[in-house]
Amino acid sequence: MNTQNGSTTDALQFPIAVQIVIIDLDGTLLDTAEDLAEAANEMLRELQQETLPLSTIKHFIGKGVPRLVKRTLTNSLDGEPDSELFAQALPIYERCYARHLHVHTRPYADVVTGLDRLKQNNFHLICVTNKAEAFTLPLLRATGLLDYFELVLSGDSLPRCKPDPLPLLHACEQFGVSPESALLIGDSLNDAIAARAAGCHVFCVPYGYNEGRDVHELNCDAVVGSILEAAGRITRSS
Ligand SMILES: O=C(O)COP(=O)(O)O
Ligand SMILES: [Mg+2]
Repeated sequence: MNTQNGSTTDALQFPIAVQIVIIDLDGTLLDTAEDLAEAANEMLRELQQETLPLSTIKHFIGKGVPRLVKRTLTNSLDGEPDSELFAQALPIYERCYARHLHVHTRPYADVVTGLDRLKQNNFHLICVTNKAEAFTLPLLRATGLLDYFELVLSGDSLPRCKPDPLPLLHACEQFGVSPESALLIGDSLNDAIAARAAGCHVFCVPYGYNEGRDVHELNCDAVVGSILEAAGRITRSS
């Protein structure tokens, strides 16, 4: 029995046999924090509020654009700004981020080699992100990653997003595979909770954005240094 991270599942044998690999975007595939933060600070300046350091805004990434705006306006993870201020701020943020989408944003090390390896090994690849679709698709295209994915589900593609299991269950259904034949690679508690609720395997990378929750404390099957390392820990089941 594996009691690591409080889980009591049977010890996993690596490599794990799966058919589909679902990958998170912000903080896992792409280092988006600088562009997200520049847009947030441009919004604050337009609203004549104090700007915030990149290190603070990094912790606010994870639950989609509206939450990022609320967190930025209140400088707190659970803050609820005045509703009129929020209604004014959201379109400003969206306009600023559309302009800043891929100024600094780049794939992390070993993302492209990892995706190549996964493709060579015949895994179906799916991207599941809490980012709004209007930003997800242009960003994946601009960074050369879009063509790797057979399906992209954004934060507003379905009625509920991560940590709800719905996007993962939807992806499994689309490919006709059971959740235990799917692996999610992510960077945060949202990913770990969604994967566990869906019944999927989950690996976490330690370099992303985790809302202040170290991935080593999360209930995941492995912490992997890169997408390439993740590719080495799974095998294609038929
Ligand atoms: O947009 C966000 O806040 C997080 O997006 P992610 O699900 O790709 O990490
Ligand atoms: Mg993420």
